[in-house]
Amino acid sequence: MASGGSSDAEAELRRGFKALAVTRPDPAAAVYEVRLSRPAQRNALSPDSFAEIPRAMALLDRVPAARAVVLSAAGPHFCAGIELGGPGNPLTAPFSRGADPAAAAEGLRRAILGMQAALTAVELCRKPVIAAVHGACVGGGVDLVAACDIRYCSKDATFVLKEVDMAIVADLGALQRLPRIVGYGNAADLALTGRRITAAEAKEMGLVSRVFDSKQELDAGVAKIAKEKSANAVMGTKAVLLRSRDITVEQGLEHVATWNSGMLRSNDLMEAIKAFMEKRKPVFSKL
Ligand SMILES: CC/C=C\C=C\CC(=O)SCCNC(=O)CCNC(=O)[C@H](O)C(C)(C)COP(=O)(O)OP(=O)(O)OC[C@H]1O[C@@H](n2cnc3c(N)ncnc32)[C@H](O)[C@@H]1OP(=O)(O)O
Repeated sequence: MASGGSSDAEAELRRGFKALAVTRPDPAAAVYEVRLSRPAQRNALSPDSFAEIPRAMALLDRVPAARAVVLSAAGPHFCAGIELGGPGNPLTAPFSRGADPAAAAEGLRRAILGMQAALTAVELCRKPVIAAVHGACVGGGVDLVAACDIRYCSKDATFVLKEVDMAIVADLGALQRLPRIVGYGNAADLALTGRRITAAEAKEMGLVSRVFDSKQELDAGVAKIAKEKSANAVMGTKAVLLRSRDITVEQGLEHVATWNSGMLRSNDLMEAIKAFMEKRKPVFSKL
């Protein structure tokens, strides 16, 4: 996570990005949008994308007004996967095809680890990140949405883990995260066959939790997220869910007990109880 205060983070967000646009579509709402913004290349993930996704997530982590983050995309499709043929593409870059096989292997390993870290930054952002997918979501795009907390899509969305058809073992998180989202069998089906699935099938297997009739309805639906919730409770829930995903039930229960031994003393909880008794909406603290 980047250092510095929240106003530094807001100022840096305003300085902008090359492959992304980060905006607050509704100033009255606490939702920020990170939009993949290379529509001419169908939002193929370039070196700039891999540098900027973690930067945006770390900055939004520090902006108190950002209670939730929507990851969306400009143009006709969500994401065409990793950029093929670009100058910084590790698959073809000189460092991964050099004369010394060991040096080339180490160069590639470091490049893969760097790209993995860029997508893991979505998980490391304490705010919930909601993928809002429309059109095609291909290869690395699926790895990206698998790192999000919630996945919504519009009816026209399709998903394909194309790596196996490109002679690649998917290495940006899909093989690790998808089995936990859709179950081993569905993940194996997607990864081993490389078949394209529709929004309806993605919903059926649990890859997305909601399907909207159109992109407009999708955008309106995600904008409503994070209203009138305690930021502490939402961030705590994300942290505990992610930790519990990777440990035993017993360890997870121990973890949440320790977490809540601090968090149940929050002003927000007292306010929630008071508001219930007074039959009004709670007013939670700003972080
Ligand atoms: C170390 C390894 C780590 C990670 C590995 C990740 C693996 C992957 O991501 S595998 C998947 C790789 N991607 C693909 O195979 C390409 C997928 N693209 C498509 O299927 C289609 O482009 C589409 C997304 C369905 C969109 O179709 P359409 O709307 O018909 O547009 P196109 O005419 O195909 O493309 C427009 C324009 O964009 C360029 N483009 C598309 N995808 C990529 C890409 N992945 N990289 C670079 N450029 C891409 C395409 O070439 C066109 O460019 P023009 O200059 O306009 O011709």
